[in-house]
Amino acid sequence: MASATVTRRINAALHVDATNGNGVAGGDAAAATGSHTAKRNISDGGKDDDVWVAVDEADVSGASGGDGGGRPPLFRTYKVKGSILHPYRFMILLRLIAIVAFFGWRMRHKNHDGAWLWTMSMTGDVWFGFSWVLNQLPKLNPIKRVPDLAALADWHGSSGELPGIDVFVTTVDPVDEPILYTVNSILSILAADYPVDKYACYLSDDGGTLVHYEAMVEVAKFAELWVPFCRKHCVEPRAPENYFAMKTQAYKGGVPGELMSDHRRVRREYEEFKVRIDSLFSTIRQRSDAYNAKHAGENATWMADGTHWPGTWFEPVENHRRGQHAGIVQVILDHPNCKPRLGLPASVDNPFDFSGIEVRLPMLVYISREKRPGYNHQKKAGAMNVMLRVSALLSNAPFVINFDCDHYTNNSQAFRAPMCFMLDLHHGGDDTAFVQFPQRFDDVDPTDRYANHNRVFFDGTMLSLNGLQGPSYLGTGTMFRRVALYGVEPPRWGAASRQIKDMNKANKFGTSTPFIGTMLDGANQERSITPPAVIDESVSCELAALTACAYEDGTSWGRDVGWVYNIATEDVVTGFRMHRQGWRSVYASMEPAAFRGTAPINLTERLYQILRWSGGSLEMFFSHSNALLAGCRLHPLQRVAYLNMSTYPIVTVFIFAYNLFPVMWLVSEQFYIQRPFGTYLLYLVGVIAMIHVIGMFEVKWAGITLLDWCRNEQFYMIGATGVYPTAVLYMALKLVTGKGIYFRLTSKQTTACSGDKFADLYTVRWVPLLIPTILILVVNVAAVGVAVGKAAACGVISEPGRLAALGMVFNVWILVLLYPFALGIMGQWGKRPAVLFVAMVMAVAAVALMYVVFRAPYQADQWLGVAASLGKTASLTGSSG
Ligand SMILES: O=c1ccn([C@@H]2O[C@H](COP(=O)(O)OP(=O)(O)O[C@H]3O[C@H](CO)[C@@H](O)[C@H](O)[C@H]3O)[C@@H](O)[C@H]2O)c(=O)[nH]1
Ligand SMILES: [Mn+2]
Repeated sequence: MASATVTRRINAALHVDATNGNGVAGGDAAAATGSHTAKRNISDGGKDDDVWVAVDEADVSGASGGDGGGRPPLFRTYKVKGSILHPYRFMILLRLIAIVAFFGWRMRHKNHDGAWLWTMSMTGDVWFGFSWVLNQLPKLNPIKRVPDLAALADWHGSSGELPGIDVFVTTVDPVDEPILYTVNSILSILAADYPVDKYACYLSDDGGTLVHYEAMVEVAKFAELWVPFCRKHCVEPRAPENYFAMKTQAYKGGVPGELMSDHRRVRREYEEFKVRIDSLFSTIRQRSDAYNAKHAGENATWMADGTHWPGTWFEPVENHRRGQHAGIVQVILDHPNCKPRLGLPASVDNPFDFSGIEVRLPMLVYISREKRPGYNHQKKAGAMNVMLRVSALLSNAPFVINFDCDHYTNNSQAFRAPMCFMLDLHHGGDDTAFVQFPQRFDDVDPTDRYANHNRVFFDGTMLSLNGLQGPSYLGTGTMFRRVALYGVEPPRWGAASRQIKDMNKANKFGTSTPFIGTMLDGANQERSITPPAVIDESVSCELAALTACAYEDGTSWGRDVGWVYNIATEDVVTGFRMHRQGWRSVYASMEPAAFRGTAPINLTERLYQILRWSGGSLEMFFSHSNALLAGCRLHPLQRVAYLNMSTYPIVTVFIFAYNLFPVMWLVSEQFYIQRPFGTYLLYLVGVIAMIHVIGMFEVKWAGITLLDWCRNEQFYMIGATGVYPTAVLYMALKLVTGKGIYFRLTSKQTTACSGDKFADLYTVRWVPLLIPTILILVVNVAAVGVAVGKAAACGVISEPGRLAALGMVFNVWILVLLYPFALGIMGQWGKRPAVLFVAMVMAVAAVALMYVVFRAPYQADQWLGVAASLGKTASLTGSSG
């Protein structure tokens, strides 16, 4: 969910201190002073050393409830250095004063002509101010937490057992979501550095296609080679596609001499594996054709063992088509027993020397839930809930984590790291429900385009624009407690059992006694995974019941239990429910990034994605998950963060209006938004400048470059002009008509038959969603044209000329912000920015010429200044989002 200013992820941010259950964000300026700064600099990424200081360890252990066990803390907490933090906060205060003074001044100088305009702009400005406060408050005290993996290893080595984890991956369509992604995701999970008998991997296939199932069978085979190879040579990252795409790197394994030959062989095997994966479609089709020929009249899809595939068939028929097929649970790799099994030395038929290398693999399960017409399957949320139940029966780990099919673990320690927080808090705060890692998305685009935004916006650094703060949403890359998902309130563990018993009475969890029987166990962090010895008839029956559509009828699934339904951003709302119940979260970061994923680089695709997110956010505001309605267990700042993230699209309606404003002075007589205009401009420039100064501070600790930040601004403007106002419109319609938003799957497919990785960047799909932004583009180009015409007609040094030039600055600014969008809609031509430049200049010149020729009859000089007010939008948005 990464998340976003632009995306909800940027908005949603607050670091709740997991150590003592108190929010650390905000207010405690005193704590940031010298006494708390430590002597030691952070170890991860030396570049941050001049920004971050460790919070004194004494304070950390003091805070953890004084368990005094002498165990060193398993993570470190860092604060922004006082010399950056204090001026930052001072600037925020200053801006607060400035906007209050600004509003006061505006109230005292009401416009009497054009009162409607004045009122409208005043409303907009008040909302700008308010949403800025919502956005700024949770960022007052940025901190970051870094897991201490060495300390964890010490603890683990000496006394402790790592707790179990169930890893969930979701996929739907082998075409829209290329299997190669899914396969890599699963391989990276299977190869993670975590005790194999302590975690299990589940794939949910909502398409129910045999292709996915057989891909998993192939994965299980290839993993026998890939996983020991990763362990032997300590390779990173452990998703083969990404590993082989990398340039050489420092060797960390124990046998450097064998890397070359092993690498070459594994690579060859991987290429062959990929060919097999790619040809699954045709293999299965040929096999099915052969079987069907033998069975007259059948048109089935056949499994390798000569039986019908229970899921969807190539030729859809009753009970074997999309949205209508049986549930399937197949254990592809059994849970390993707890004795280590070491590999064999190289031999004639095995060129790999895996002697001394652990070769067991973790459990791997394929799930496709039952689908029936007439049921709302609730998309990903529905799939997650089925996985939650099935995994309860098969492995029932106390912790769970979720990935989309296009995400992978980028750091093999990624599953260990969250334990630094979960375990450390065991004495002081069992109420930590989830640990979230920032997620990085693959750098997909080397060019200067919105595509790079994917990187800026989606990844950890996206969060870090104000990031380094906790999530107020939960999604990919978040590890959480199973019981928290069951809607159990934070511990006092004794009470948990009572809660579960009580809750059962109302048929909250459904009728499966075996499932309900696992619930208490699922809370026990010391328990090891004990899968059923054999999946006999009774277990399979139970599994079938748990994957059935009807299971949730009349239960609390989707409301108080499991992932929340009926909302486009199920992850955000589910996290909200936990926070509301009093669970705490930790936002942590590690180097290299724990997880990576992909994001659409196609403009249209991308805009639809952020439409879904922003629509989901608004839906949240108008649902029972409104932050204002939550009880007092929700942390106050967390509440502010949720409010911010469920209202952020609203401000863009005003942005949109401001951006369209130049239309007025193309057609109309004199208007001022505010008089005296000079003072107004002065205030504006001040307020805008301040928000950028504040932004600069955030850039400093977020670890992003100025360029990233500029792109952030640009992409925000693209969203703010078209997508977010559309989301607001949808929401308004929904409130009136009661009909929700239909959201499509984000396509991960590339049109790249050409082999051009960036082909998608240059394809435009013409959709209505593009219209508002195009309109603004046109209006502002025209505005610049008129301004130039005016300056030419009246002379630059004249009063109207000066005002024209001033107004133009704001128009040009908007154009600069929309530049990536303009390139995007040019399609193939977008490869040549020069074309765009020439077209712009020509358009401006044409309008200017027209202006000079048909000189407007009205007094243009005062009018022009109005355009100047436009710019405020741009400023207020970008950084405040
Ligand atoms: O009926 C469905 C629809 C989707 N999915 C899966 O859900 C995931 C996310 O769907 P996608 O269309 O890729 O949405 P994105 O916008 O890319 O996903 C982001 O936003 C979603 C909504 O907030 C979150 O659920 C995701 O975790 C987050 O990565 C994918 O793995 C899909 O396979 C299903 O399993 N079943
Ligand atoms: Mn996705």
